[in-house]
Amino acid sequence: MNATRVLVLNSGSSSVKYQLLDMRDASRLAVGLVERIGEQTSRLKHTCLSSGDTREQNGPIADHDAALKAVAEELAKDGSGLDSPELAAIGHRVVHGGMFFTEPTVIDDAVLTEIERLIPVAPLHNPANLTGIRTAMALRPDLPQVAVFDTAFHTTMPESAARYAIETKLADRYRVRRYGFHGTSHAYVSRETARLLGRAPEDVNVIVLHLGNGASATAVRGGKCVDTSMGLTPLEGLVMGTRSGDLDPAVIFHLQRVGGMSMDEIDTLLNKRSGLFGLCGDNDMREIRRRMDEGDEQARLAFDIYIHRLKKYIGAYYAVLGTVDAVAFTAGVGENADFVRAAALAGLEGLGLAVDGARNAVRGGEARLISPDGARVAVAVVPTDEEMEIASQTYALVGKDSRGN
Ligand SMILES: Nc1ncnc2c1ncn2[C@@H]1O[C@H](COP(=O)(O)OP(=O)(O)O)[C@@H](O)[C@H]1O
Ligand SMILES: CC(=O)OP(=O)(O)O
Ligand SMILES: [Mg+2]
Repeated sequence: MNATRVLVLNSGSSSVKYQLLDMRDASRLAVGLVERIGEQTSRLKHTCLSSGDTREQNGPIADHDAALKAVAEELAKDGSGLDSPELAAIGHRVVHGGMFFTEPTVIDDAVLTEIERLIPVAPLHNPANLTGIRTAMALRPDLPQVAVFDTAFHTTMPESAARYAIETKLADRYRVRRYGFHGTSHAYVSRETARLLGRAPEDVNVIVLHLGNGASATAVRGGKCVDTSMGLTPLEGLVMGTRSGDLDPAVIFHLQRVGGMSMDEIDTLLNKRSGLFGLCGDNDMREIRRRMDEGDEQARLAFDIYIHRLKKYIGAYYAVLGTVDAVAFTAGVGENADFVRAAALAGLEGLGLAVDGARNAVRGGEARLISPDGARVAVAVVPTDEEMEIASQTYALVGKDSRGN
């Protein structure tokens, strides 16, 4: 196979992250981000790694279709546009794959229909993923387009963890169960954590804490997911940037019956106006830290609620796993916020969990241990790389197809 490059598109609700990689040596040729899509202040930042050039575009980018066309133009300026014969495939992050997709999948009409059918259970994500796929298909109809699903890693969850305690017939009819998300990240980070410990993934139990704007925790036993905090949709579980995470479902009835809110209003409230943002008006952990340092009580309470929930999940997954070899922090908050890591594990020495202050304060892009020497449970910071993982899975699948396996 001569074409060895893979373009990865990670389309979020208001952003597109992308990378162009050469899979002969898994090197990055270009990386970029389009953010605040749909607003007046959209921004595209593109870096060509071979030349070291970085270019920025500021100004409105109306939708994901326009964003992808702008990305294609930037890549073309580097001489590695979407028309390049060296491109072997385009890999797409797709957030919800339901029960159907347990593996990376070459996208055809049937796959598109299924991703579309799942929009009601991933309203912030699947529509953006679909636009990314359709635009890329229009630009390169001859090229294999591969979907890598956030849900795939979680399909190993036992029924005891995946099912809600509601009437079985109804749950089956409407496919109401816990699917889990951020699976590409959880898979990558749990494997990298085993590598950091110098052990095989099959031999270690890891609690992975993916703390970004969306946040989720996963219990991984011997490389396989046995429980995860997100559910039917990416709303359940931890306190997030703008999502509430767990709450008594009766809150919804109450807001509707007593508060007079419509279901759509409650949906928007819980997904977009809750979490850290709902509690204190900011969803960025850096800003919350700044406000706490100034003595802001509201920011402090929001932080305490975030940490309390996180701690509960660490304890819960400790119990689910029985034996824990490592706790790994990842994603924007997990990788950068030492104060979140320290607070989440404070007081858990009885479980063998502790953070070494000096190690925790070190910044850097490498996977590293932050627990003290001789700790019973390793604590690690492991930068996630969803794009690299998607590229590897995409290339493996396309290579397999071209060999006719
Ligand atoms: N230096 C930092 N300190 C604390 N939090 C940070 C820092 N850098 C980024 N973050 C947090 O990371 C979040 C974004 O994480 P990311 O994994 O990129 O999220 P997503 O992929 O969901 O957009 C931001 O909202 C911000 O709160
Ligand atoms: C599923 C999910 O929450 O993704 P993100 O964190 O990218 O919003
Ligand atoms: Mg993310």
